[in-house]
Amino acid sequence: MKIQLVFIPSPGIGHLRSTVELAKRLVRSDDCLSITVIIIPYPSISHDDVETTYIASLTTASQDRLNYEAISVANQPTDNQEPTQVYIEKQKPQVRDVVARIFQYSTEVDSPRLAGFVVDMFCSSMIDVANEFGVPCYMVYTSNATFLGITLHIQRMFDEKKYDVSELEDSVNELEFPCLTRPYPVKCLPDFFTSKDWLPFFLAQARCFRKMKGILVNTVAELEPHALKMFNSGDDLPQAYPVGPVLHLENSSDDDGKQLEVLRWLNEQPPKSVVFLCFGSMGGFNEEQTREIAVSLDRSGHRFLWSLRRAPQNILTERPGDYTNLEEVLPEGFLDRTLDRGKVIGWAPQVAVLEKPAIGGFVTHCGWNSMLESLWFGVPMVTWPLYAEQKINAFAMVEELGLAVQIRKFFRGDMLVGGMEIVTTVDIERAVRCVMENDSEVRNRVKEMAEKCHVASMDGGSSQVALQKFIQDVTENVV
Ligand SMILES: O=c1ccn([C@@H]2O[C@H](COP(=O)(O)OP(=O)(O)O[C@H]3O[C@H](CO)[C@@H](O)[C@H](O)[C@H]3O)[C@@H](O)[C@H]2O)c(=O)[nH]1
Repeated sequence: MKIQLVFIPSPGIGHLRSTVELAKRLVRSDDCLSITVIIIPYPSISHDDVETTYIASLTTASQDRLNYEAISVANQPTDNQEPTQVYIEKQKPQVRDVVARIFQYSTEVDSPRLAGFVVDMFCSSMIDVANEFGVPCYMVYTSNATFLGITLHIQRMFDEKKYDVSELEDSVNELEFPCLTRPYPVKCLPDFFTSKDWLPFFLAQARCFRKMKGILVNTVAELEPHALKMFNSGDDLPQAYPVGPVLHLENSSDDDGKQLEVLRWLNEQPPKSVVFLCFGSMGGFNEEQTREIAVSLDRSGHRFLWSLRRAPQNILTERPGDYTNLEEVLPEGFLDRTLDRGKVIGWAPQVAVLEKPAIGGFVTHCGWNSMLESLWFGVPMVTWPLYAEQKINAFAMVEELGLAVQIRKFFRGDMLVGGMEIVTTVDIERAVRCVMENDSEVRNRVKEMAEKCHVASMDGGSSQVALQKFIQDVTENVV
């Protein structure tokens, strides 16, 4: 029998691309399955080219069993910071219209039967629309099992009156989470878990997660075995399917001269000699922080490739852009001194860069896609969490898994909510030197984990088995 799923990704390249990759993987795995991906663009924000180009490429790429439907959204006022969850919830009527069209066909003889929704973590309120159509709702979790476990546990503690933001920093230093093997420092909690304004949205989201029929997590059973145990503990949680790493490995830089030059330059560098610095779709730095990084690269003596972007005036309406005059921002003589061993660029062809043998270490903002990409290519990381859940990702990678080195244990602030404290040259330089060490324990552990991730993705590997289990579950919804 032919079946159909509706995918609802969240806007933002970090969510959209991996969700679309998962949809592609599913239709490749089963000829009876078709998927419609409903794309909800960001409102009013001046889109960076990468995201706009990507969405445009999808809307023209619809084919037989994988369709993309971009809805048009009304502009929102930009002066107040509306949580993504709230913005998405407002799009229910439009999503309902698209699904009604699909549903209408799916009742005809021989057309695929609607078997369920698969919604991003920020789109969990769409479970109501799935219910209206009488089909189950699953979630695609573009982050990791540790963050998912912490979110669910904080919500449980809160509902049992054991989690109080106003008491947190004063009276508690560490929290115990079932998804971790060690206590978690309160200072490493992302800001949305300690902010009275933001917490309610994440609690509501978590309550909704519990109602999902299953959760497709972009992780690997061998990477987060302990965190995943929480979902098999009979604790009344949805089934978790570790189907990762789901990566967008296409290289879109083929026709970009500047990016090709960077890749050619990397081809000429000795193996594991270049440290790569890149900070995700929203990571940008002010001039002071930019100078601290430059001095640390200067002093470290290592070759480097630095994707540097300028922090926007207003992060709510703008993505980071390029510095127009690097000479003005960087320390005097920096570009000349490092001409033979370093490059400062804007948006990087990250995946193509990480794949190059010349890369020996990766200073990352700890977005989950970036971390998985780094592991996939066996590159050890330096963690510098900047926003969203990234402090959790850093803790998991450094403390729990030993796959990265840290610049520091604690960072105050969040780039998207009020900004981050300045990180000094000394801390950055020490971490860069440490990650670039040859034959270090971290490097060897990352190499082993890369192999495990590759095996998990092969036929019979744990992620493929989880994907098949998911397809089986979905199929049973309509028989
Ligand atoms: O110069 C750049 C910068 C980024 N990327 C790519 O863009 C993606 C960025 O994704 P990610 O590393 O996950 O960062 P964010 O864009 O910040 O992703 C959001 O979504 C992730 C998944 O839920 C979360 O882990 C992050 O905290 C959240 O901010 C990756 O595939 C990178 O390869 C580039 O190709 N070039």
